[in-house]
Amino acid sequence: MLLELSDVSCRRGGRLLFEHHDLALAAGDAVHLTGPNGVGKSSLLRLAAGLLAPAAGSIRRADAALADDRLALDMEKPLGEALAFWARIDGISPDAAMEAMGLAPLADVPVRFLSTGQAQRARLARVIASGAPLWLLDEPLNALDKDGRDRLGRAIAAHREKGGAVLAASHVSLGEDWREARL
Ligand SMILES: Nc1ncnc2c1ncn2[C@@H]1O[C@H](COP(=O)(O)OP(=O)(O)OP(=O)(O)O)[C@@H](O)[C@H]1O
Repeated sequence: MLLELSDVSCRRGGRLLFEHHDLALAAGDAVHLTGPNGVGKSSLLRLAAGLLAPAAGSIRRADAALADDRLALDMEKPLGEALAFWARIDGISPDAAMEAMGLAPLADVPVRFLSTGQAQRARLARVIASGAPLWLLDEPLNALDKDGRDRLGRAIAAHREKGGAVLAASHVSLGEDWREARL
């Protein structure tokens, strides 16, 4: 298993968001997490990433990479350097991930100049470049054009093919071949 949530409860700001939640992802799995605004989908992704502790229950995970609304890239640096900073920590090159998301021509552009869709591609490239077997994606299709959606689709298919798994929260369909988990 790359991710296993057993009987998990989540509390934020003193409020119980959900309880007794089970979820398991094995190699090659892709799970589409759905549910109304505020139910706790982003919080569940943070629990899965290890950034938040469950109020109850247990979580086991493989190495995970999270793409959420925080860009986590140095705004002043050119995109190529900003991604390389993380790639060095993860011990790999960001080049293939930049290529995969169509960002290679933007390598010299400062992160703060990126458009909304380009920044979304950069978030996803950071996850792709991480080498982590478990990808956690919060609204991955936000602001992506058709080319960006196709590129992400191919990156996810290749990741699953190699034995990776993806958990994505989204209000829109992510395509066929995703298992739905409702929160
Ligand atoms: N840092 C925080 N401190 C306290 N409460 C928080 C914090 N972050 C989120 N919450 C609350 O937790 C609840 C769930 O938020 P979360 O972002 O997980 O929901 P969501 O299902 O992803 O929603 P959406 O569909 O709108 O993206 C919300 O009521 C939110 O206000």
